Formats: sequence, C-alpha cells, structure tokens
Amino acid sequence: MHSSRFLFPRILSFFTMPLPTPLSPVSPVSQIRPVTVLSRIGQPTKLVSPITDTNLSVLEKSKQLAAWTAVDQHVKPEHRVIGIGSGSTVPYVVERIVQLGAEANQERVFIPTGFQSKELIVSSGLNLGDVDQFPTIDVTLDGADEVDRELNCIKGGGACHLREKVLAEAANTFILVADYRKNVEFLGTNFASGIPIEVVPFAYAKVLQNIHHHLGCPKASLRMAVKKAGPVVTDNGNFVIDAPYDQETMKTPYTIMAQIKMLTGVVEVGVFCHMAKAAYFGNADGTVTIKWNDGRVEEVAAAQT
Ligand SMILES: O=C[C@H](O)[C@H](O)[C@H](O)COP(=O)(O)O
Repeated sequence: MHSSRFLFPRILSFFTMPLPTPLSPVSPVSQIRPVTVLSRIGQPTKLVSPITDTNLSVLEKSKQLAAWTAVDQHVKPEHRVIGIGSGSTVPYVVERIVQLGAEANQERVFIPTGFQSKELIVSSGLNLGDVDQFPTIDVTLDGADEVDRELNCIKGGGACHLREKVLAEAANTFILVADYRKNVEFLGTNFASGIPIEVVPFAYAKVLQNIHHHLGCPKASLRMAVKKAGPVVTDNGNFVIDAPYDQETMKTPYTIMAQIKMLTGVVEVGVFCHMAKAAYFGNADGTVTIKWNDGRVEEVAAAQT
C-alpha cells in the first residue's frame, strides 16, 4: 500500500511534465478554402486502371476510343478540377486519365456524380473531392442515354441525373461520351423508358398524378428496383419517375423539361439542354463520331490493333 509520502512526488512530476505542443486552433466558421491535394492516407500510391479486360468487343473498343479522344481533346495540363460522370463509357475516361500518370494527376481533384464514379476515382488512386468544395469545375466528362442533333440529352437511366446536372452546370466545359445507339435526331427515339425525374418520396404520388393528368404522359411510372422490393432509391435518398413522352413533345425538350421541373416535389429532370460542348460516340465499326455544339461533325478512324 502506498503512503501519501510516496504518492505525492509522482503526482507532482505528472503536473510538471511538458505538455504536447498544441495544434494551431482552427475555427469551424473560418472561410472554407479549397484544398489542392486531398489526403491520400490509405490510398494506393500508384494509379490503377479501372479497365482490366484486354479482350474488348469492337463496340467496347469504339467506346474506349471515344472516351480517350474526349480526354485527349478536353483535359488540359492546367486543369485541376475534373468532374467524372456515370455510365458504361466513363470507366474508359478514367482509364485514359490514369494513363496520363501520377505526376500529371497529383495536383488534380476529381468530383464524382454518384456511387459508381466515386468508386472509380477511389479505386484508381485519384484524389477525390466534392462539388461543395469545388463549385467550379474545369471539365466534366459524362455518359448519356440519348443525345439529339443539338446536343440536348436524356440522362438518368442510372438515376444519377441530379448530381450529373450540378456537375454539368459547374463545369466550364461539359463533354458527353457514349455509343452510337445514343446518337439520335430527336430524344426518345431509342431510349423508350422516358424522361427520368427525381422526386422526393413524400411527393411522388402527387407528382405522378400531375404528370398523368396535367402534363400529358399517362404512362409515367415509378421506377422499381430489380433486386430489392420497392422503388429505386437514388444516391440522394429520392425516388425516380420515368415519363415516356411522344416524339412530338420530345422535339422541344426544353419546354417539357421546364414544365416538369415546375411541379412541386420534383428535384431534377433528366433532360439537359444546350449544356454540352461536344459528344463523342463509339460506332459499331470501331470508328468515333464527334458532334460539336456549333454543328460540326467529325469522324475518327478506328484504332489499329
Ligand atoms: O444516371 C445515369 C447516367 O445519366 C448515365 O450517364 C446514363 O444512364 C448512360 O449510362 P450507360 O452508358 O450505362 O447507358
């Protein structure tokens, strides 16, 4: 048993021990300043390509060439903030960015449009950021469900269109990558399931009723999940309505987009009007078609293999 005679010097030495140097205090209300390089703790130091399949079909190769050409033409060495969209062509975008090398990418931050692109960014070893840190983006590259002759497009087949539209609007340059089935004269030609509409769950029945009875789309329906009972729930916790409009309505996409957006309970509409600078389509024969927002159309020869 200790007597106080032995305990006292110990307590004294504890109080005289030097304290660790305090970190400089950081106010939680100080001005938010974007960081240029995010923490890479736990991240691979080497960049890793998301494409491991070396046996791509001709169509997949053409999507790859479309994505690579888009990256080569629009991701400039001075770009620091890059938006990464969603869809089946986007992994080839990330593949090309990874090929630019660790040095070219170390000062860059990549902003995802949803779970898929976040996974792509993180697993490739690229720096992850968010649009609330970086509300101005140098270039966003994204997929599409359909793109018309004026580069209006339908997006949201994967229920990502809310974040995608935010990143498209935040970008100085917005670029689409897809395959030839998405390259149409008028929206709604091949993509028959309709305009994707993100709605707050509480309001979905009322929005659906309004679309059926007041906005001329009796076949609009709530998107149901495949391997889950009940509706699809977006990355934002909302539901999605798909509204298949007739071709006459889809010839003026801005009008119908604005009417749907005015409905209370609608969060975002998967129609993007006059936002893209160019769209890159991989063709069935391996070539790539580039449509520019000034009406120019260019062809890129198939890759030699
Ligand atoms: O919500 C999903 C996005 O808008 C996609 O970019 C779009 O659905 C195209 O995806 P995919 O290339 O897989 O057809």
